[in-house]
Amino acid sequence: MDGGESFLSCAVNMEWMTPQGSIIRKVNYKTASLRLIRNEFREMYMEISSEKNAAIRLALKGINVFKKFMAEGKASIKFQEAGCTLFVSNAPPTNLVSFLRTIFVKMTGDKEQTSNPSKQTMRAKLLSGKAQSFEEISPVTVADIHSAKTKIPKSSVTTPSPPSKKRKAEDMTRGPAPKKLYSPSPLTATSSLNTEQQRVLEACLSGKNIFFTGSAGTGKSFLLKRIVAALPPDVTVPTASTGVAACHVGGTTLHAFAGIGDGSGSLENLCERAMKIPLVAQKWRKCKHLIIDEISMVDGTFFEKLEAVARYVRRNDKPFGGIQLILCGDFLQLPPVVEKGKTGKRFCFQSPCWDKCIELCFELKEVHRQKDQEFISILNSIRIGRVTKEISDRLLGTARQKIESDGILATILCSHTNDSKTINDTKLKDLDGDAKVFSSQDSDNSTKLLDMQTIAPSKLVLKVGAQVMLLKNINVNAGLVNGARGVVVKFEEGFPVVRFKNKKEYTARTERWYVKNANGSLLCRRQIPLNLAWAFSIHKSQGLTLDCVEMSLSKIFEAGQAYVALSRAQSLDTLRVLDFDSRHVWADPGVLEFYQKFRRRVQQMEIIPLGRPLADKTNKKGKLREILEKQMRRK
Ligand SMILES: Nc1ncnc2c1ncn2[C@@H]1O[C@H](COP(=O)(O)OP(=O)(O)OP(=O)(O)O)[C@@H](O)[C@H]1O
Ligand SMILES: [Mg+2]
Repeated sequence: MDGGESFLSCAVNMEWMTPQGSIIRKVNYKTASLRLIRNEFREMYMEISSEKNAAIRLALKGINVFKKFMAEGKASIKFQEAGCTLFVSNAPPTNLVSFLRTIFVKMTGDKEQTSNPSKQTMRAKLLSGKAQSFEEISPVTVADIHSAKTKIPKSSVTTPSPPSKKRKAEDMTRGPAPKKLYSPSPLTATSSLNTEQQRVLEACLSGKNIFFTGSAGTGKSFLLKRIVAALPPDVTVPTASTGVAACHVGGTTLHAFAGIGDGSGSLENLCERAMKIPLVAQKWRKCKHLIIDEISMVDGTFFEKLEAVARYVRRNDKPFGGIQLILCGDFLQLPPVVEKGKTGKRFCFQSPCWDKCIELCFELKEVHRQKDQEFISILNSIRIGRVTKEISDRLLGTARQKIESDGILATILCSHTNDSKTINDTKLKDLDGDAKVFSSQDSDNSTKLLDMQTIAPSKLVLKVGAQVMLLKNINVNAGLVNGARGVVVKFEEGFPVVRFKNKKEYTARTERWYVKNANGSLLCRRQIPLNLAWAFSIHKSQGLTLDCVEMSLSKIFEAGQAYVALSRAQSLDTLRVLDFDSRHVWADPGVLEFYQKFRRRVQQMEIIPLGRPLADKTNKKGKLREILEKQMRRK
């Protein structure tokens, strides 16, 4: 378990006020360090320091913490005694949660001790002879947390929640709901990363440019969300090549961020265009960490142009203008969609700037999506285009198996988007009963953008009997997760009631999706978290985990497309392959070659033991790693 941090790096604004409410002093540090310390009487203080200014110390007594926007790296702390309010921003959300948790846990412990006067007097006596001094507070122990959780009323360090109606209105403009300090969210549930994922996270925090890959379901996107939460939000841009994938990691599409349209035209024009639009140039200059999921679908020429635009706009000759790149994806899944007649580099790694940009590479090996070893090895074979007779037979053997249960039909994965649309429209029309229309409520004039960037449709038509898919994690423990399959059984108070595969019933009420627009402000879509699920295109399914799928692979037209379709399933028992021919399965030869070289590079890196800070030049192993990385870069 994460022990809690006593140090935080962030931006701060501080305001001192008179009891009447007039401001008497203001302090503003763009980069500040907050430290939790104790004096000789074991009283807790927060020390706020910046590079050029003397440290300010405030007693942590009678404080109020407002943590509603922790997920965005923001919080405020009111120090009642000092009459000062500290506004924290741009803090890595995971660190902020951990820091606030430490305050909460330690203050709780202190309150208990104060209520035991004999202990306090003893300590005071023992310590009274010492000179005035401050020391770091000790790390939070599991026992500390347990005691804080069980003994102290929740209200002691909390944000008062506004009444629900007011909250709804605020959410449309202000952002996601508050995160609880102990809720299992990407912010707090850091412990579930496995060793290989943890190693990538460490590397990302060292500031190096990273590419990590791995077969479908190895937790690349899962890890990416943790990486995003561990970086300062104001300067971190999470993106993905497609809208669905971007939604999956809580970001925008790479195209929407880049602000250079589809990247067509000369580089000079694109650079000028990016410079001319102030909001675009500003975004590029502000960004310090650019994160891209599903990198396999980013066109190599576009990537190359982006790299040059970044250098130009930021007036910095380092690769990508000095922005830290964190890229992830699997090149053996879907390639970029290249318009007919268009030539150019296909994959990002085929661009000469790839090697200049990427400093460290990792491959995740443990598959989390599937548990069954037989299915995992079939998928691994298919991934590299190798199909044996046994594999064909095993997959064809699923053609007649019954995977429907309780009226929930399998989702048909189609190679062409139009096919999936036709199937959904026809099946809905065929159902008896009244159709109910759910129209989304969107932030002003943003419907088009939200259509591209969120998974939720602007118009959803449902009937009793409609096959649907859940578009949000509603309750992970109850299996109500993104991609879960169900059927509409009735409408109650105007909302659809859905029965899921695990027999759980859930009334789908309005949920919210947020995306950032060009100037960084949040846009919101409110809609029922469902979509029709008789059919889905394979391209739209990339990145998703689906629980009951059927596919016909005869119209496959891309390398990796069959692999993407098959690897969405969680097991052979929840999969039906209607037709299968080894000719439908192939891997791009250029990608296979790339992975051969890639493995050699990764193997060299693995000589160095796990768990060492990569950029730590003060220890010998850190130095060794630096030297090895330099050698690899030269190669
Ligand atoms: N460390 C982990 N512990 C538990 N579950 C995990 C872990 N990592 C990933 N998962 C789960 O495994 C499933 C697949 O993860 P994810 O979608 O991130 O894989 P991916 O590598 O991005 O796959 P794809 O290549 O298909 O996009 C998800 O349900 C995710 O929650
Ligand atoms: Mg993914």
